[in-house]
Amino acid sequence: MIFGKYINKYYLKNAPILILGLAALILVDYFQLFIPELYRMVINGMNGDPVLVNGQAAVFDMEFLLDQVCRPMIITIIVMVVGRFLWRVCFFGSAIRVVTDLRTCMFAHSKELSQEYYQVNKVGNLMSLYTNDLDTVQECFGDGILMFCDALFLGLLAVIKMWRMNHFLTGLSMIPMAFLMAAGTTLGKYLMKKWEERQAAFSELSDFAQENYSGLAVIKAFVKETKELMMFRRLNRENEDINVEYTKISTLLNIMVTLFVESVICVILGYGGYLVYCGSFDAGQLVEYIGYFSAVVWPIMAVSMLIEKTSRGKASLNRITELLDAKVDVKDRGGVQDLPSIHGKIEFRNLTFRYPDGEYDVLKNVSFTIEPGESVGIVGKTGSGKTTIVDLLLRTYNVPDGTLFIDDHDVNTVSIHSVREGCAYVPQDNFLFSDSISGNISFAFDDENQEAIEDAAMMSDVHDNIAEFKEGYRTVLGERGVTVSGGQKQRISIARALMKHAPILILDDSVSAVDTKTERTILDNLKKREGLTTILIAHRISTVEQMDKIVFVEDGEVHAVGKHEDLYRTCTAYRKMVDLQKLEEEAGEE
Ligand SMILES: Nc1ncnc2c1ncn2[C@@H]1O[C@H](COP(=O)(O)OP(=O)(O)OP(=O)(O)O)[C@@H](O)[C@H]1O
Repeated sequence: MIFGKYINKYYLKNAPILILGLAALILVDYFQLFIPELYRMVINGMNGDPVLVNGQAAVFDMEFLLDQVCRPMIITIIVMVVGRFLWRVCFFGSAIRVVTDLRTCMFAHSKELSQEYYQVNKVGNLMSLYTNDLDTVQECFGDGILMFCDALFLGLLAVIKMWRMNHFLTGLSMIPMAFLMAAGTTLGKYLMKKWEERQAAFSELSDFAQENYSGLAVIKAFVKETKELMMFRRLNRENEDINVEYTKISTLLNIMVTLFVESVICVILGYGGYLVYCGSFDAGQLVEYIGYFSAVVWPIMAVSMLIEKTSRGKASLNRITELLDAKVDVKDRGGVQDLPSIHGKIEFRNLTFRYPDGEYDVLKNVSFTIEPGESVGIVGKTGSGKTTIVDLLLRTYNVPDGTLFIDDHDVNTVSIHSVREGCAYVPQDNFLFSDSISGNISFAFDDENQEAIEDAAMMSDVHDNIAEFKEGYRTVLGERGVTVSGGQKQRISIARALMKHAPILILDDSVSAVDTKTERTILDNLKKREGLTTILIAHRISTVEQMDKIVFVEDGEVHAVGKHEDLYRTCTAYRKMVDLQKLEEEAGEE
């Protein structure tokens, strides 16, 4: 059995089905213990010893065999088969339900966690929580309940029956069992520690494999296959070592159980044989006694398996608990309202920002205003803080009070959901899902409107490319959209944002992979979004020079805001950057 704050409630939720399974289990255990009595009757009858039924001597003949042995045996077998089926369905079925609920709960929580969490916790590790760890918890929940209850009821009933037959022999048999329990508890703790290490080693291995698959092109280009293989071998060997160590301890536990069981059988055979010799027991009673002990063997085995499973289950549940306990640090404050229909005014007011794990302020005293419907370019050297500005607008991180306003509402006083709903975003990495092109473009909507999809694709100048694909808009993109070129990927990503038709459009370096002519077409099309705000982060000044306003960022500070011509005239750093880029372009053309 496994307990923990995220799993306890499921015992209650599944209580009716678990009680039904428990009732079936107790019934099976109760009936199972009739069998040794039947052995005693048959052996005593065959030996000519008195055959007792409920304390009364009976004649051992054909009628007795049919009535008192065969009939009860058939009933017992039927009860055992039906009962075992029932408790299996109840226990294992509820374990599957528990893990399904837990998985949904993990996924829902994961989606609430901030970027910060995913920078620290790698995908491979998270995936192993959803596979290995959840499987272990499922096993521990279903098998654990079964083993715990079976060991408890079958063991208790059998020991009571043994005790009734002979107190001293039963007391003697229980001594090795006490040792077993003590040793099992100690080993169990050690097993739990080893299981945690084993899961950590597996996570590291799956992280490494996952990263290698994603970065395969880079590995091949740098001819680093051998280096990566060596690294994989090392991690794989570490994983193997910890698995071997774990298996050694769990095997030791199994051997110990077998040893204790065998030693008890020795005690029963030795002392029981002596009782038969003295005449205090007859042969049938000794067989009945051994029959009860055989029934105790499974609970003893179950105890050892339970120790192992519980140790593993606890370790895996601890890892899952860590995920579920992870703080959701970017969330709505109490009582926030949804933003009413957004007009697209954005104001940064003396905003200073440092990343939660950062050592310095990435944005310093940033102030500028974007009016509804304006198109604004954000330019600056790499690492100057451009992406951070739009990340804050999208509420990817928390912002200080009174520093960021949308339509004159402080973003901390409105729901995050409504802010994001009001924005359409083209991320720098242009991530696409493994879905059809139309599915990707209409991602913001539940159903696909082909006309709107094509309009958006035309606006981002990718329609002609898509039309050339054999499957057109139904072309399914590979993982992370690898079957299309970088420029096509960017434009599909732009189409996805345009189709949302949000009041604020944010493009983070989104036309960097297209040629100048395509860039011009896209920018001209963007101008047709009348009344809607557009923010475009760019490296090339030429991309943004025709925009209503340019925000020039340097080292996290807004250095200048204005039209291109004004900035060129008044801001030396901006002029230098423009001139430098012109020189680079001219050099490139020669
Ligand atoms: N999650 C993070 N945690 C800590 N520091 C970060 C994080 N993301 C970015 N930074 C740092 O913040 C600074 C600004 O980064 P940002 O991505 O905003 O720059 P940028 O101007 O968009 O750069 P680029 O043009 O190369 O995309 C950089 O110094 C970067 O190292």
